[in-house]
Amino acid sequence: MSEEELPAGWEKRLSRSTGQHYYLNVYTKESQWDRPEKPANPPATGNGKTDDPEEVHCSHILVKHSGSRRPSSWREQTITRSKEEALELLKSYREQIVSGEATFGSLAAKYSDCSSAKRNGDLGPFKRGSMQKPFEEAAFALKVGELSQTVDTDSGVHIIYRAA
Ligand SMILES: Cn1nc(-c2ccccc2)cc1C(=O)N[C@H](Cc1nc2ccccc2[nH]1)C(=O)O
Repeated sequence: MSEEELPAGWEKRLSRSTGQHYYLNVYTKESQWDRPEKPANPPATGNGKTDDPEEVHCSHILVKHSGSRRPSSWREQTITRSKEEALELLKSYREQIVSGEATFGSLAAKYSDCSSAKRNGDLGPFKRGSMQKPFEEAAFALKVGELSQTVDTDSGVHIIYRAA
């Protein structure tokens, strides 16, 4: 991997106290002295494609709306916001994460309409066939450390972070 190329979401920073370089994941706020390595090429999968992992590990923030399959959540008994309002909220969360103003996990815990909010939005590892198709396609298209654009499912609108 070339000197500059880092996995998505990681930045090289200079420690003011030690004068040493360290690495910061701008989405999760994890920091480490060692350079994060891109995951080795995943082993070939049964479908013959080497770029399609068997499973991914993702977190998400879900904002439900009046058209959601179940317009209710731990946050609100009856969700009446429109899909447009849900998308505006989600885009503001995404901007806060990308700018470093807030972490993905802290916003998921506060605002996600999925019960995974209790785990900072962490869905754990999953294989193809276990999530609604639009979510699956978006999740499996992400690189490790990457944050999706907004994704529509019958549950509402999501942004997805791929942790592994
Ligand atoms: C798929 N899933 N995993 C969890 C979960 C995972 C880990 C810990 C706690 C809950 C919750 C859910 C779930 O379906 N939640 C639904 C909302 C929802 N719909 C989804 C569609 C795709 C992916 C995640 C999604 N979450 C709900 O709470 O109404």
